Parts: sequence; structure tokens; C-alpha cells
Amino acid sequence: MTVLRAKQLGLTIGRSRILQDVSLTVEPGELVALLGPNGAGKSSLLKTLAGELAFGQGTIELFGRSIQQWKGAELARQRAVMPQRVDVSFPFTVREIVALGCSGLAAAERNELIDYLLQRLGIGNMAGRLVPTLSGGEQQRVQLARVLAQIWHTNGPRLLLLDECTSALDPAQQQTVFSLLRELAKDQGYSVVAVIHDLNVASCYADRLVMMAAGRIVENGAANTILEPGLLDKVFGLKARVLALPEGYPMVIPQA
Ligand SMILES: Nc1ncnc2c1ncn2[C@@H]1O[C@H](COP(=O)(O)OP(=O)(O)OP(=O)(O)O)[C@@H](O)[C@H]1O
Repeated sequence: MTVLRAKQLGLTIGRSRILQDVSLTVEPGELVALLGPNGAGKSSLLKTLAGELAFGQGTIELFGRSIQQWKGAELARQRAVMPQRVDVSFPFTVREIVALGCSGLAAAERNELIDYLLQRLGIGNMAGRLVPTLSGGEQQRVQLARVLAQIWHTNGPRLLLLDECTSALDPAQQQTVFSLLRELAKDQGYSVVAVIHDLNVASCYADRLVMMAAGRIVENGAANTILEPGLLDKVFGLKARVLALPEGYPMVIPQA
């Protein structure tokens, strides 16, 4: 079953046309990277797919059913969303924040899941820490743990919508997170749509790259076809070389 099917989406806020004629499908087990310059519409598309922005044109189907037919609590068991920024200013502990994603679990199961996710995300020793005292990269991983916990015990198809979920992470922690996301996609059939700015992270981990510019999808395909000097210049104004690596994916090298 196709997990996500958006057709000809249009979104206007005030007088601004934010999205135009955006169509996107995502299958089970696919990790899709949403790329594009600042202001291209990536977050707006993610929020629209998450049901947070009311679109004016088009249709969205999630797990074979129109988005309007889903009840919030029911959808939350299959689809979890990580926004670009989450600020925790109250003195909650890491465990308390991740527990927000664990509704329906008994205390023992909840604590076991929280400990497991924190350990997988490299913050296993921080469960008792107050979130506002953590570094930006640590806080980002706490939010990711909360989002993963939300759909962890669901059977059947699951969808993660992640907006720059590793933007504050060092390269090794990015690797930890995207290796986990890949594992969830390959082994558990998760579908992942992730806004990613780092072209090489997208190239390394995503099955498919969707390039946006000015509210539209301009290219959609494998990294080998999308990460191409002419397109990078046209879309980003980025002067870069692109090397085909023996690993099977390309690497973008910006020119000094
Ligand atoms: N509520 C709003 N009212 C008016 N314009 C908006 C609103 N929300 C977003 N926009 C505009 O829509 C465009 C797309 O914004 P969006 O946040 O989706 O871009 P993005 O591709 O995620 O950018 P970035 O890479 O900087 O995060 C931008 O020009 C932004 O200023």
C-alpha cells in the first residue's frame, strides 16, 4: 500500500503562493530526502502533509485514506512529525519529554523503550537531565526519541515526517541518526520523509531525493540523477563538482 500520496497540492497563505502543483508518493520502506534552498517550501510541504496547514488545492492520502478522514489520535499511532524547532523552556527531564510520545504504554514498557531509544541516539546517560540544560544537538536527539517512541510499537505501515532532524548534530551523530532511520526503513518498513540541507547526507542515506524550488518540486529521483552540477547551480546557485564514489552514491564538493 502506498503510504503517502499527495496530488497537485497548492497552498496559499495571505497573498503568498507557498506550494504549487506538488505531487509526491512515498512507498513503504522508502527514505525520501526533501532538498532545496531556503524558502523553497520544504517545511510548508511537510506541515501540509502532517495536516498542520490547510491546503487550498489537491489531495493527500495517508495509508490509503484521505487525510481529512483520519482522526488525530488514530493517525498519531502511524505517523509522527518532528518540526524544525521545538523549544522546551520548562524544567522537564529528558525522560518526561520522551514519555510524551509513549501514550498507552505501561510504566515498565515505557521506561524500557525510553532507555533503548536514548541509548540508540547516543544520549543514554541523560534520562534524568533537565532538557533546557542540554546542548542543542542533545535536545534535538531528545525530540527525535519522542517522535520515534510515538509509533515504535505500532504494527503495520508507519510514516515519519522529519524537518531537519539532524541540523544541530555533529557528523558522527548525524551518522548515528540516519543509520537508525535507514534500519527502520529497511527492516521495519518505515517510510521516512526528511527535510535535509546537507546534500551529502541525503546522497549517502536517502533512497530518493526530491528537489524543491519556489514552491514546486523541480526534480525527483536517485541521488545520481539529482546531484548534478548544472541542477545544483540552477536551483541553489551552488558551484560544485560532483564525484561518483565507489560506494555507489555521489559526493558534492562545493568549489572554493
Ligand atoms: N505563515 C506564512 N506567511 C507568509 N509566508 C510564509 C508563511 N510560512 C512560510 N512562508 C513563506 O513560504 C516560503 C517557504 O517557506 P518554508 O519554511 O516552507 O521554506 P523552507 O524550504 O522550509 O526553507 P528553509 O530551508 O529556510 O527552512 C518562504 O518564502 C516563507 O517566507
